[in-house]
Amino acid sequence: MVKVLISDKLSPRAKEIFEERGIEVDVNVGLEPAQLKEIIGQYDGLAIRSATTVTADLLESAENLKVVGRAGIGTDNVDKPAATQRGVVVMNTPFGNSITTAEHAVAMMMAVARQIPQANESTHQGKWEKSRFMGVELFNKTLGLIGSGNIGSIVADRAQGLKMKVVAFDPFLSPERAKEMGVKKVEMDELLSLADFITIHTPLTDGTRNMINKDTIAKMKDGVRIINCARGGIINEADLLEALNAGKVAGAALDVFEEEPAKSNPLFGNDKVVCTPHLGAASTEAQENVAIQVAEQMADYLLTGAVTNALNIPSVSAEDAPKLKPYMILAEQLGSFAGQLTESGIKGIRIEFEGQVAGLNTKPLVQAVLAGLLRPMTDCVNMVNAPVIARERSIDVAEVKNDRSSDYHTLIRLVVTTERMERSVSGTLFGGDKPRIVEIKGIGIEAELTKHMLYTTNQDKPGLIGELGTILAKAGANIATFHLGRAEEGGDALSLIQLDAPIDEAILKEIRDLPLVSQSKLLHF
Ligand SMILES: NC(=O)C1=CN([C@@H]2O[C@H](COP(=O)(O)OP(=O)(O)OC[C@H]3O[C@@H](n4cnc5c(N)ncnc54)[C@H](O)[C@@H]3O)[C@@H](O)[C@H]2O)C=CC1
Ligand SMILES: O=C(O)C(=O)COP(=O)(O)O
Repeated sequence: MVKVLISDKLSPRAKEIFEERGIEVDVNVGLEPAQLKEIIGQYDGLAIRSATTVTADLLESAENLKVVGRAGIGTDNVDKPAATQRGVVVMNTPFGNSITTAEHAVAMMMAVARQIPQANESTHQGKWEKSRFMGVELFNKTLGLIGSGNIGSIVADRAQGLKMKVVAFDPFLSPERAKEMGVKKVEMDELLSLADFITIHTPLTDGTRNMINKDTIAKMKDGVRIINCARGGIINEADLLEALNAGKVAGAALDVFEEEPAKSNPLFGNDKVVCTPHLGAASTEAQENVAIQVAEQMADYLLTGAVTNALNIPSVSAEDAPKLKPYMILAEQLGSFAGQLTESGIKGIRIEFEGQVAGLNTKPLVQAVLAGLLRPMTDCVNMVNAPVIARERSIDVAEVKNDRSSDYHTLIRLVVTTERMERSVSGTLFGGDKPRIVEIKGIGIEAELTKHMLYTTNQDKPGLIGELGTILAKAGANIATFHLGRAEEGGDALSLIQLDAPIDEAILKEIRDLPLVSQSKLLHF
């Protein structure tokens, strides 16, 4: 019999739905990682919220696990590459709690503007400190929205109802969408300098971690108030504390923390900070929505193989699956490569299929490219909804097929046009099933994309390789493979270095500071 474990607190409707569909369910909330590891082997499905962390180590013991269902949005607590590697589908419920979370952000903005929690506590103590709690109005103030996806756009709508002016920074926000939302699309620095209140609605990714730090805070208005109902780790808590103490930041309202559950935190006890224990999605309505949705999606997959809102697999028919499998990996890698390097809004992409691959069903491949491309920007993208998200963000997607092969018998080329530049990357299959990158920005290179890749562009001059190797060696970073390419002697050159382990930001900075280097970034596959 199919068996599911619910390991976080879900509405009882989830259990009922599983049982109605003939699935055996255990509810076991609050397990220690070791306890979960001990029992996970018996289950086909695991239903979670944010408290359970699904690590590669846990997945190693999950011999029967086929699906992890996240009753909610953020899946930063799930090791998705490890799940993918083990063939475990990871699903979320992208919309069920977005209104509730947006409302919480608005409530937190009001709470911090009027010090409601502090005044509440004082009044309960019988102090009647009427003159202590002087607030500020929201009317006519500027709200800076960082991240204008599902939740951010609902917050913008509600803030406009409160007669606030809304400016938004989101690399994926198209001018058309900004107009539709009635917000002003700005760059990050402009937002920081304009906003009286700043609210964050991005996922936690490599690109957003530590985004609010002492440098970005320094660019903010004096007396700014900051709200975070997205993820801990996006704000550097030590830097925020310093800015609160210095009077630069007048107040902060935080629902999420670097370490959760947050039993102690340097910001606790600070009079200017309003805190809630990750309550963004905690409403009866949202919990009912996400529980029903996750149970139905998981039951569908476990009983019929139908896939909805999966973050790591496409919908493909049983007949096409084996032929497409290696191409799916290649397509997602090409998308991910370009997505991780893209720092400005994407206007359009063109996917060219040449040779053998042009004769296959390329639709899932386009979806795989898009999912890989958009994933660094949003937790909610999956191979099913990637085309919709691209359309919503006004990204033009063009597909070109050419049955004739050129240098390679089969080739996929991705060309991404952003507001600033055009970037192309191509790949083929070696030996019929091994994905390889064969061209980047028109420069030939042959490389396998593995977990940690250091990508560097530079001028083709003697000495660079030695300097790069020295920095990596000094940092104890072992080079597994080293691939080089260049446009012409003395011209643009690039390298892809496969590392055994990631390197930290300080080492990357040392590499970027080398005079011949124009760009260097650690990419993950
Ligand atoms: N506190 C809570 O209980 C809850 C928190 N969340 C968090 O809220 C996040 C956002 O949720 P949704 O709006 O549904 O996601 P979404 O995927 O619809 O929107 C996220 C937006 O952030 C943008 N973005 C990504 N990187 C960015 C960057 N560096 N700078 C500016 N914008 C960037 C994306 O382009 C996207 O438009 C989730 O990832 C989750 O972590 C979600 C639900 C409840
Ligand atoms: O859906 C999300 O991303 C959330 O952060 C909600 O978290 P929770 O389910 O309340 O633990």
